[in-house]
Amino acid sequence: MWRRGVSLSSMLSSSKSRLLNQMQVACGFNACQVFSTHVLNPIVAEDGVSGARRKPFVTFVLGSGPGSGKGTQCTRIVNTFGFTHLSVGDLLRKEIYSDSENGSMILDTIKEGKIVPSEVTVKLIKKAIEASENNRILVDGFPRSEENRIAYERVGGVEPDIVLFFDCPKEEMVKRVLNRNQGRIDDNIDTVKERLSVFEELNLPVIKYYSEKGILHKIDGTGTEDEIYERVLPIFAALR
Ligand SMILES: Nc1ncnc2c1ncn2[C@@H]1O[C@H](COP(=O)(O)OP(=O)(O)O)[C@@H](O)[C@H]1O
Ligand SMILES: O=c1ccn([C@@H]2O[C@H](COP(=O)(O)OP(=O)(O)O)[C@@H](O)[C@H]2O)c(=O)[nH]1
Ligand SMILES: [Mg+2]
Repeated sequence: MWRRGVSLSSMLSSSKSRLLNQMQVACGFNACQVFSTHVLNPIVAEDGVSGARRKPFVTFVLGSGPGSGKGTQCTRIVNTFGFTHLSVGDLLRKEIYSDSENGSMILDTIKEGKIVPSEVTVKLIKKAIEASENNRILVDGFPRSEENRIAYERVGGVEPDIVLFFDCPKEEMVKRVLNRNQGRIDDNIDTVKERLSVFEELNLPVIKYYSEKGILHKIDGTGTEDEIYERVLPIFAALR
């Protein structure tokens, strides 16, 4: 269930409210419209002990394509730093097998290497974050397009705190995916080619956006899993 938003007035100190009122009068715009993405329907998680609502520390985990090592490194981050790992691909795959009305559409979309509509994905992510009792969340494999990103911000009212980007050459990613051996319908050469082209067209602008915001951590995704994790560790060390 979607939770109610926090009122603007409770979010702002009285001096900020006064300033906003002055801006409204001077510019003729509605302060609620300007700030609405930050206060409407914020994504919050339940505190398992007190039941209180709070905004978790959210890390988006992206890569230069399928097989860049997102899931593998997420598992390690979970083990060391106690994050909850939300693989958006896994959330979608679960939907396929859960009799959901969107199941066959999701199956077809994944098979073709395309992107599932934001409306479906964002709802699943929001529900999973809200159900989590953890204050640290890894969202793996999302957003895959600017439209995804904007939909999440609009619905959740927040941006991620940081974004990881695993950068790996195409040949290496293709080799890893074709050896992944998890029985996935999209781990074949045709779908992988499509996913790589979808990455360049739709995912790259998202990477650029977060880079310009100064919250992107680009990580060399080549070498052994251990070597890559050594590059990840310092990013989270300050959180311990
Ligand atoms: N550094 C690495 N070197 C070799 N194989 C790797 C490495 N990291 C991950 N793999 C393997 O490559 C495949 C894809 O990794 P995965 O973490 O699922 O990538 P992604 O989630 O980005 O698609 C998996 O079979 C995984 O075990
Ligand atoms: O936000 C998302 C995440 C995944 N997918 C779909 O799910 C597939 C598998 O995603 P996953 O992250 O599991 O693949 P990975 O990159 O880890 O191989 C993608 O190709 C898309 O078709 C999507 O549409 N939106
Ligand atoms: Mg993955």
